[in-house]
Amino acid sequence: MPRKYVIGGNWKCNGTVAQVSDLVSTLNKAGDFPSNAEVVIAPTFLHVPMVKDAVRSDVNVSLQNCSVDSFGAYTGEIAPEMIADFGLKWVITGHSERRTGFGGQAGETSEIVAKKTKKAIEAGLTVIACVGESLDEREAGNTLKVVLEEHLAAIADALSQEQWAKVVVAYEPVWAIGTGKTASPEQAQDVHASIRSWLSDKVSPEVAEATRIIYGGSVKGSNAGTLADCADIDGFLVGGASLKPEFIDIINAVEGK
Ligand SMILES: O=C[C@H](O)COP(=O)(O)O
Repeated sequence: MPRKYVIGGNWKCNGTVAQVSDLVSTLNKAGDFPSNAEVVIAPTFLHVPMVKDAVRSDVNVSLQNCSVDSFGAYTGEIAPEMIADFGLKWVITGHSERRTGFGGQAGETSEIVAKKTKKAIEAGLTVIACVGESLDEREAGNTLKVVLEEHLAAIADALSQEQWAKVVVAYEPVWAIGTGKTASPEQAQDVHASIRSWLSDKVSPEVAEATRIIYGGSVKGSNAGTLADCADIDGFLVGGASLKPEFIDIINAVEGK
């Protein structure tokens, strides 16, 4: 069975109430989406309720992160069970901005990302689990070591084979995020093919065949179609361009592929 493309929009820490309303209205007025596209948007925690209430029913609303723990004394956190209870089905884990840390906060280790991924799946969510190397790691020839042996292996160690049905892997080379520098279709396809082959060896050929592997890093309306033509690229996780009407062009770029 062909894999359905996942087109994700990660809004990160962006949007006023007015801007979020505009974005939702742009999506709502966009006409039919390609039948081979599953659209997911991830507003901030604060904007999730308004987006969930207002957005068209064929757009899934995701959170950008979840707690590694369940309900309890964890100030500022959102438990995976709470997300499911609220009626949402998707969450992003392991985004590089969370792995690296920011504002003086420590980043998340691969073990924490794996634990969150597992907890979220156990709560009934589908997870967009992000992996990807930094520029230094790529230049040192360590791309696959980081992506496969560090990021993906930690997740695979935590999950049962069945749980992979609830995972979308997002390959996001850190050097291409928000920089305007997109990995070339060849560079992205190479890593995606390696991820699929690794999944085949370490998890199972069935899981490798079924798992959607999406690309993130300066995806735009102008490059989405070419990236989507690559055999192992099953969609996108879009940052900056998901905050613009251009996101509709990115969704429509998979039409007929
Ligand atoms: O989650 C999305 C990625 O970080 C890509 O962001 P970008 O499209 O702004 O490069």
